[in-house]
Amino acid sequence: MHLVPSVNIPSFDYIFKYIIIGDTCVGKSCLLLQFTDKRFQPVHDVTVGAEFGTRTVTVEGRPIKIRVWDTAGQERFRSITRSYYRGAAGVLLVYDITRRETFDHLASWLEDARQHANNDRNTSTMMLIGNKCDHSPRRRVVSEEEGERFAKENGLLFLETSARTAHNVDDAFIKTASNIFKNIKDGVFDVSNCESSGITVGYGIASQKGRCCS
Ligand SMILES: Nc1nc2c(ncn2[C@@H]2O[C@H](COP(=O)(O)OP(=O)(O)OP(=O)(O)O)[C@@H](O)[C@H]2O)c(=O)[nH]1
Repeated sequence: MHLVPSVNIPSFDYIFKYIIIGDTCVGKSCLLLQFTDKRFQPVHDVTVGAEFGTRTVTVEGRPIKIRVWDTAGQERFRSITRSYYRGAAGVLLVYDITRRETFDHLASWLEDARQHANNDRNTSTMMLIGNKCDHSPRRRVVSEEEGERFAKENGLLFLETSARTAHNVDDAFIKTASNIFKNIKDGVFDVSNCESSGITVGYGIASQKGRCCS
């Protein structure tokens, strides 16, 4: 009998670093949990600093691992969470459609992300998410059109989601990944510099191109 040694070859073409930002209690941790575990957490468990999750998705037939940092929304953690922004290829900026103040604070979150997330070429893909769209229309205080307008004015992708029903949750993560993948194909990123681009090249691609970051 021949024993074949197992070789640990990463099963992805790229790893994309994401961060999720936005006010406290908008549902950032729930969106991540729904994306990674297909579960909903009905109780608010305050994030301290940042938490981490991963899932591999397929974009244009290619396996892409998405590595997500879910940051704390509370103001008192703001300086800690800024340290997680660096080199994020995808930024998910979340508000709660039933709380106007979470929408009003978007400009300040966006400024933070633009300042701290990526290199000076501003190559992050940013997705604006209006979460909790499962609530009854009576509870809604931010219309879908307002969300769309803010996204358009600031060059962001946009979706309304529900972490409770999972509506659009996978789409929010995967559409962001598709845009990053398109940017790679268009040569927007310097993927050889993982730290600033937020993109790690997997073994298969790296051996084709003669480079690998880990
Ligand atoms: N109805 C409804 N409730 C939600 C949804 N997403 C989150 N929640 C609830 O909103 C509360 C806050 O959710 P979290 O995901 O913990 O909020 P967070 O943004 O991570 O908060 P911080 O960790 O403090 O930054 C919890 O009670 C969730 O159950 C949703 O899509 N619909």
